[in-house]
Amino acid sequence: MTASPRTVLVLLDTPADGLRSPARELLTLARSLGDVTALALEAPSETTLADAASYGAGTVLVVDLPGDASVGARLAPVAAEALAAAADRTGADLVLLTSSFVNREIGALAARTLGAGFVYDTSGISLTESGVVGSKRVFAGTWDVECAPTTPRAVLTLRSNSVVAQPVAEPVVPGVEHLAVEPTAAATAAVLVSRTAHATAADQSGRPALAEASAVVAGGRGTLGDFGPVEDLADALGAAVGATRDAVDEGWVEHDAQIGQTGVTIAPRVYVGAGISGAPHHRGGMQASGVVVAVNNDPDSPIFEIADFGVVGDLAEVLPQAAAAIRAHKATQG
Ligand SMILES: Cc1cc2nc3c(=O)[nH]c(=O)nc-3n(C[C@H](O)[C@H](O)[C@H](O)COP(=O)(O)OP(=O)(O)OC[C@H]3O[C@@H](n4cnc5c(N)ncnc54)[C@H](O)[C@@H]3O)c2cc1C
Repeated sequence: MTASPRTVLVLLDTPADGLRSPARELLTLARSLGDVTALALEAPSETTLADAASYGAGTVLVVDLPGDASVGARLAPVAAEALAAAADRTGADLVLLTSSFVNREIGALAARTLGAGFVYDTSGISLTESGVVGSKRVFAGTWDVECAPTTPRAVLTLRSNSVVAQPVAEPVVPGVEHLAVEPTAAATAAVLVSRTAHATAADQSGRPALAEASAVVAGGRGTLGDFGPVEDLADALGAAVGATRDAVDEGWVEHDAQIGQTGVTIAPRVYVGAGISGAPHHRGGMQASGVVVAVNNDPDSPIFEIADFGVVGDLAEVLPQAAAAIRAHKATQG
């Protein structure tokens, strides 16, 4: 007996602006699990519709909310009610979201409404004869677990960089359908009055967002405040820049670069930690990374206990050499 394909509903994060990499990765995984409907909580752009086609969504369901949808859909309870209504409309037994902070809240609220099992922050989702299984790394990266919802329906979130986004060979333009949703009074008990976007350091630098980046170069107290070598290596790799709390507290980098228990949780394919001791509070935010590279001038530094590759040396010497070698290698690749 083989696992039956599912009816899958995928929440698109930024339908008005085109899809970002995490949503493409999610659609890639979703289409391996069954027939995919993509859900847009605001009017999708042409780019989004083209992306949905490229990544295998058969239908795009657009939720029509009263008032300004770009504001209303930002409320997690409203988005959750729309997601649950869309799951009922499409008969979806598998509801998938990317693992952003707000999506974990939306997913949990929708799962409660749907009476569905909820698994967040998975790094893989598979179908078995007995049902859907989400794999995830927990307890600061010290355990890998598999979680299987026991309910007929399941809601899961998928972390960035868990899957390589692959467009379909022959995109088919998805059908667009509409669903009107009237949020309950409970969902709108607190409303968002206005939203003002502030450019982050990543926005200004043109580097990828920390939580989504497939490679991260992070600096700590060992930089002594000079993040130049960290940024240079990040740019050579096309990586995001991260930092420890100590580096943030010193005012060397913005708080949005902080990785760890009280900062951003990341799971890039490659993490490079330079001048970082590997304290538990920091590890808690990066230990799900694929390959961990550490550069530290103390051979007894705890970060080497979790590193796949370690370089004992002064980061001010090691990082520029690494950046130069990567650029030279890229040049040979054309
Ligand atoms: C409640 C609480 C929450 C916290 N949350 C977080 C969090 O979210 N994220 C976080 O990161 N921290 C957090 N912390 C702080 C955490 O406990 C550590 O203090 C912090 O991570 C250490 O930062 P660091 O590695 O940069 O500094 P250090 O521990 O001082 O390590 C610096 C390292 O740099 C090396 N070094 C020095 N010079 C060089 C050089 N020239 N070249 C190479 N290596 C060099 C040293 O050998 C050393 O290993 C939290 C703490 C508390 C109490």
